[in-house]
Amino acid sequence: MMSAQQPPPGGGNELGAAYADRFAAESPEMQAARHRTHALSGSQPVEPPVGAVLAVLAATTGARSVVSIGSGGGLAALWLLRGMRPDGVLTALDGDPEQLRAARTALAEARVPASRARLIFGTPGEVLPRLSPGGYDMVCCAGPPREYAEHLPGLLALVRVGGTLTCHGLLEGGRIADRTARDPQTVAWREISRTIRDDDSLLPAVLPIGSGLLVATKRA
Ligand SMILES: C[S@@+](CC[C@H](N)C(=O)[O-])C[C@H]1O[C@@H](n2cnc3c(N)ncnc32)[C@H](O)[C@@H]1O
Repeated sequence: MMSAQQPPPGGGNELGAAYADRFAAESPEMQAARHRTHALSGSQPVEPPVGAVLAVLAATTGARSVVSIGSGGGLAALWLLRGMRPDGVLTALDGDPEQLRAARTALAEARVPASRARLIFGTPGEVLPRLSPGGYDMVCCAGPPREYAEHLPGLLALVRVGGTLTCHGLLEGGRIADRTARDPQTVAWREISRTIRDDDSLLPAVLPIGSGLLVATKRA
């Protein structure tokens, strides 16, 4: 049974959620990327409605430069590229060489020109110093929150004024809203969410789609 703190996907409106999915159709290349990401690590790539929102955000910010942290097999990258400007460049990083290889395959299958994507092997701690502060329209975080919670200030610093940070997965299992849940992942999600919510330079929202998408735009 669902607890009061754990609304089902679609706000309890399964028909509505199914209808919304019609606006988030994955291409065959996206479906293949989803399969590869999952097969390699069992980790959850962005759900279709989350991917569609990432594409819309990339389009509304007129994104030319985007960073995907924890790129996995490239599914989020494909959604982002769908919304970015045609001359935009996506920087994707992952600490697992196999995932990065899978992302390369996904981009090749989707016929994304090599000039539009830069794939970097490494953790946020290793790669952040190589990225330009204020140089990105969007920074999209996925993967275990403990891996990037301590780098949140550095990740936020990458985003230009008017740009957007996203974090995917915070509502998974509904534990973030369960006061008795104290596992390290949930604690890390709470820390990330609180930091973003309390930062006056950001305009945040949590979208209860998929496993949850935290969106924060840097105010002018
Ligand atoms: C859920 S998958 C990402 C899926 C991808 N964002 C998508 O939606 O297509 C999480 C990824 O984070 C990566 N990851 C986990 N810890 C990391 C770290 N410390 N540094 C870089 N990548 C990491 C994993 O290798 C995995 O590929």
